[in-house]
Formats: sequence, C-alpha cells, structure tokens
Amino acid sequence: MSYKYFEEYNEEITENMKNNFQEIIKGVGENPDREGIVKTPERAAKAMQFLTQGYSMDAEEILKKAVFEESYDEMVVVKDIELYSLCEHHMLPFFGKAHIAYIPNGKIIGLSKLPRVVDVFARRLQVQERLTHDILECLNETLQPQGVAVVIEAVHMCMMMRGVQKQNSATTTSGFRGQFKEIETRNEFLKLISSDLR
Ligand SMILES: Nc1nc2c(ncn2[C@@H]2O[C@H](COP(=O)(O)OP(=O)(O)OP(=O)(O)O)[C@@H](O)[C@H]2O)c(=O)[nH]1
Ligand SMILES: [Zn+2]
Repeated sequence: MSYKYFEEYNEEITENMKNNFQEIIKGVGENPDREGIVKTPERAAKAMQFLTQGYSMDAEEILKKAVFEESYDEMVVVKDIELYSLCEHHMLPFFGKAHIAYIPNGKIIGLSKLPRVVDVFARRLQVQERLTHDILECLNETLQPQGVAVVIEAVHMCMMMRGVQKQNSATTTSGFRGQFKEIETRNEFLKLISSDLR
C-alpha cells in the first residue's frame, strides 16, 4: 500500500509522543537507554502517527477527485480490501477485510478510491461498527448511489492477546443503504463476496 496522502511526521507531536513512549518503556521495566531500545520511542511515535494518519485525511476530497459520469447501473463490488485499524478501547490492532458494493446512479467512482476510503477511516482509533458506518455514510453522501453496502470481517488483538484470549472468533459488521435493503439485492452482494474469484 502506498500512502500518497501521508507526507510527513509532525515534529512537535513526534517529540511529545517520544517522551510518553519513553515513560511506557520505563513502566514495563525496560531500560530506555539500552542500545536496541534507545531509538524506540521515536520509532513508536512515528508508527503511531502512521497508524492514525486517517485523522488528517478527508475522504470526500479523495472521492471527489475520481467521480465520473457513467450510465452503468448494475452492482459494482470490490471485495477483500485488507484493513488495519486500532481499537479505541485498548489501542491494540484489529484487522481483516472490507467488502464494498454500490449501484451507481449516473456516477461511478475510480475503483482505487474505495480502498482509500477504507484506510481514511481505518487509520484512526475505531470500533468496527463505527468504521463500517463511516465508510457506508461517506459513500452514500458523496456518490448518492441507488444503493451501497459495506461488510467488514475482522479479528481483534484485544480479544486474542489479552482479555478473553479467544483466538478463533471473528467479528462481522455490515451496513446497507438504498436498494441493498431489499433482500434479493443484498443476497446477490453476499453471494458475490463469498465467491473465490479473484
Ligand atoms: N463493539 C465493539 N467492542 C469492541 C471493539 N473493540 C474492542 N471492543 C470491546 O470493548 C470492550 C471494552 O470493555 P471494558 O470492560 O471497558 O474493557 P476490558 O476490561 O479491557 O474488557 P475485556 O476485553 O473484556 O477484558 C471489550 O468488550 C472489547 O472486546 C469493537 O470494534 N466493537
Ligand atoms: Zn480493544
């Protein structure tokens, strides 16, 4: 994945976060001056900014750059869009796949913009439900399609590495607007995302 829209780390934020990560390193009982760790606060500060870069992105701006007038009015499905996010409760990763479909209403969107919109909202502190909803509403408002659907399947490290420590449970969330409220359209979408075709 390339991040054309993430240009530079903010020096002041990096410095502040660096100091905080130094405290965390001390807190876990490590020596912050140990050779392998001495640069870790800065690396972690930069990693955290990368992982939350969605706050400085505007999804509608990204989408608007690639909206084309077109009379195609069948379902468009982009499935298996990998996503990485941080849960807002523990700041631990959750990750998985998003599947998106829409039925155009005179306008289509450049295909790459759908994964970009997923990243804009995933690269924040999130819960899976809100992530699903954010993507859905953004596409609905920007494209005003005949219908839009989003399904996200993800696993949460906060449920795997700690807490209940369940390694095999995955969470599915979904949202449907417009024609996808109709069972036949919804089923067609669900069938398409469960096929093995790539
Ligand atoms: N609905 C939802 N819950 C989430 C998500 N990510 C993490 N959580 C949950 O957020 C909840 C926070 O609950 P708390 O009881 O405040 O925190 P906790 O004591 O760390 O909870 P445990 O994880 O059960 O140990 C937990 O149930 C997590 O599983 C998410 O994306 N959606
Ligand atoms: Zn969590």
